[in-house]
Amino acid sequence: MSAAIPFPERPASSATYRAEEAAEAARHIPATPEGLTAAEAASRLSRDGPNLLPANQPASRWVVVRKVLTEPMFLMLLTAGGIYLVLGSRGEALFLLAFVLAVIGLTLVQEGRTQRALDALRDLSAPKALVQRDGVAVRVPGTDVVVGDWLLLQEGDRVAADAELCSGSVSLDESLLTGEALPVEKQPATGQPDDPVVMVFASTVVTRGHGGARVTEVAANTAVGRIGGALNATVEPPSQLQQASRKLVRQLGVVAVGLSAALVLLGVWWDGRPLLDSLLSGIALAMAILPEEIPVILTVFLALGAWRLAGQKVLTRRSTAVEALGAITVLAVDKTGTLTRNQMAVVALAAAGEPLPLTDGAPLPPDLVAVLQAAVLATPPRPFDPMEQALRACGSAPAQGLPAWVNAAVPLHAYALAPGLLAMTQVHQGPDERQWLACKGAPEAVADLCRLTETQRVHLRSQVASMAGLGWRVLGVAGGHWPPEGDAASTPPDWPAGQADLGLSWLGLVALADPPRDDVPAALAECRGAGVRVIMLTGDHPATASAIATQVGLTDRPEVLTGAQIDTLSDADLTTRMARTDVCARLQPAHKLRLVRCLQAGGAVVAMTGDGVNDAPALKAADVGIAMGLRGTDVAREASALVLLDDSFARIVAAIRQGRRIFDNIDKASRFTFAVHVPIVGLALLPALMHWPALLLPAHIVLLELLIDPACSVVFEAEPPADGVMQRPPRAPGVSPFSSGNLWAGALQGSGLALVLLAGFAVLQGPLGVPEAASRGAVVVALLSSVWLLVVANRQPDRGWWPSLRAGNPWLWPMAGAVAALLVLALSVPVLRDLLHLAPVTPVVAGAAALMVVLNCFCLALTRLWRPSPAPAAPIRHTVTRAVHDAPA
Ligand SMILES: Nc1ncnc2c1ncn2[C@@H]1O[C@H](COP(=O)(O)OP(=O)(O)OP(=O)(O)O)[C@@H](O)[C@H]1O
Ligand SMILES: [Cu+]
Repeated sequence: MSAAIPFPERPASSATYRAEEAAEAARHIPATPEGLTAAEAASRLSRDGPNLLPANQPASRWVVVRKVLTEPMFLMLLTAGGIYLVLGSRGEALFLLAFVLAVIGLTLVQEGRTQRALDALRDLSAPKALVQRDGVAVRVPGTDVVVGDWLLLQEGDRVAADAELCSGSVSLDESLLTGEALPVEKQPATGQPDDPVVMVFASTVVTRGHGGARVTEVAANTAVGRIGGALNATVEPPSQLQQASRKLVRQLGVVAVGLSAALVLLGVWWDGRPLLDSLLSGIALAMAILPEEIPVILTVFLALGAWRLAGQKVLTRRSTAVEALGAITVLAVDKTGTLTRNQMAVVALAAAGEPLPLTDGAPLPPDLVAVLQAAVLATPPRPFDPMEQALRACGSAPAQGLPAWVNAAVPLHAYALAPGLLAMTQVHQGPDERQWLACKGAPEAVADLCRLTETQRVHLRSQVASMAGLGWRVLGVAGGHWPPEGDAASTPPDWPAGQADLGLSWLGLVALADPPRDDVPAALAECRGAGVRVIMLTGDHPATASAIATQVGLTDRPEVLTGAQIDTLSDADLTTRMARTDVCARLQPAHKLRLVRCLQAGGAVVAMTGDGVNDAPALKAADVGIAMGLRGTDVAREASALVLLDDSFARIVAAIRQGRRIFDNIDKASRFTFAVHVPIVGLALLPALMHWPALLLPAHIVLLELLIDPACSVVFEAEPPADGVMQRPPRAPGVSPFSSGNLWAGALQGSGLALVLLAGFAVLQGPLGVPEAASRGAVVVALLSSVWLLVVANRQPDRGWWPSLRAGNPWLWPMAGAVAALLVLALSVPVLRDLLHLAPVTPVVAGAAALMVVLNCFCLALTRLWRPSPAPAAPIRHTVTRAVHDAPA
């Protein structure tokens, strides 16, 4: 295994001039382990920019500001302010412009909050690099690595930048670049003139060894940057919710423009009002209709949801995953590390006879020493895999009596594990001058390599079944010498290409235990209650898989589907089989992809966990791909929507709960938004049609918006989950907060309020003869208070008024305080009062306002009787759930 895999050592194409120059500069830095000084690194960082691939660049400040400036709401405010200036009402104009600033401020704060949440997530998921600065090794964010840095490579690291290997010896997984699964061994160049520079490339993974390397290229100039730039350019398609919200906003936007244009024309031609005056009412109406809160709700709720999930050790890589989480119907999990602790220990050995449990201190019989010795010799010297670590640990325990050379041996050659052949063999130079072969793997695979007879296999199968039935992982072990015959004196022939030609002989079985995680049974029960079906997808033996599944309470149905069986089934048959199978074993990564597709074809919304490089396609295909932060590969992480920072299954269930809460809150906030706009529209439109004095002016609407925006994005965002959130089935895929059902429910609430307020205004103006400004005052007081009532009414529609009024949401009462403060200011500060065209409060006005608030309460109580059920389950979900829980085993 030399660096024989063809990969351009210094790819020259498309390198920019700057990159060439930087690399040239780096070549002149002496290769001392001193590294750069911190000051030099900082100056290079500011000169060259962060070590980020193009697709990972964060959005600039400008984008945010530009977004605010092109917001229709903002443009309308500016226009209204301009018209007031033309009309000579400088006070009104300044008032609106002040609000413009407030709106910009609020938006920037909001964007900042969202952006901070996203940045924090990015920081959490950003890889770190070990570099030498001022002569000491420090861990810095991978983005801070600069050309000329002295990079320290360690087993398990992902290389942060393209670098010239200068010391040590490393084995690298370059599969991301070359597609080659086998690690590539690399040593620094000897320095001979014709010996090319040896490079390590950004994004490849150090699988073994240590080294020092000098960075020559960063960011987009690295080899991966040049292919990755193109790969990452694909934009994530908008999610269902985003599409639905955009459609709705577009439609309502058209309605707003149409109605306001009609209002302006009516005003000018029918009423003979001045054009600018009419334009103001038109703008007021458009501002009232425009549901600009909806897109804000979506972004803010999803981003802050992702932020809250990070607090629960679930990292969100795609914010739309938060939306899908609440709809998950099937959760497909792997076994090791997710359901079990991934803390393996050798518990038993078996040769021909009964398995012997390992007890401390008891010496092993010779045939079992041979089994353990071969198992250790078939394991790399400093392994990553916890199973192999367990084998090494067991072999080095003095009680087992293995010869000293076994634990120190470094393999001459290794045959790697492959999806098609679950066995690996290592070749060692033995103490007797002969080459020793040691093989371990899935028992059936090793049996094939040893060409066991059918009688031997029958015996083996029953042996394996009895051990695996205890939930143990069972490995077959074989040994031999190379060449199979011949003496030590002659030079051995070349090793064959495949393990099958090594002439291995069967030795026995090793069993490893990996206890289930303590929190799994409770989390599984919660899933079941929530109508989420959990299935296990594993590469392990069927008996082991089904034993663990039973132990943790994942299933009580014994049926196990194996990868080999799946290969014989058609897609339709597989879909029906999956309706009653909870455990799939001996799967290869390709099977996982097919299973995900079949489950989706059966109507399921699938979340899947995975950790290997090969799991990436299935993780991408799943509705929510979930990777493991601790043991997962970076490739799996990059393919996933979520990353579990501590690999724990219970976190997924917590995430589902969060996802449901967030979806519910989007639902509530949207209903509130629909509801609150109806009275505003009514109060802006009707008086104009009825030839009444104008009731709501642009300033009032701005005042209301100032209240409505935070109500949506702060109060509803902080709404806690409903009590039964995990006791109801997942929402059906089509259900949307922007559906007509929700829209009408909100419109009904809003219409009630509008009727009361309009009637109140009519009565105050007509029979009671209250002056215009005073009547308007009463209506504005009632309207602002009713905004808060609407929040209360939509918080927990399943519960009564009292629970909705009591705590649970830290922002509910502060909002009531804000409403009160706003009203007191508007009515008592003369300047504000004049600008808002209000009059000082009289007892009649106060009484009328109070009466309207009470009537509004009644209206809301009435509309509560009719509302869409929170998240109705589609028929398909019921059949799936029923099939899972009631079908005969
Ligand atoms: N390092 C190894 N040496 C020998 N055999 C191995 C090794 N790793 C895995 N195997 C064999 O391959 C089988 C599948 O292993 P793999 O790691 O693919 O399972 P998996 O799908 O990751 O399992 P799980 O779902 O439990 O995480 C194992 O049951 C074992 O028989
Ligand atoms: Cu609005």
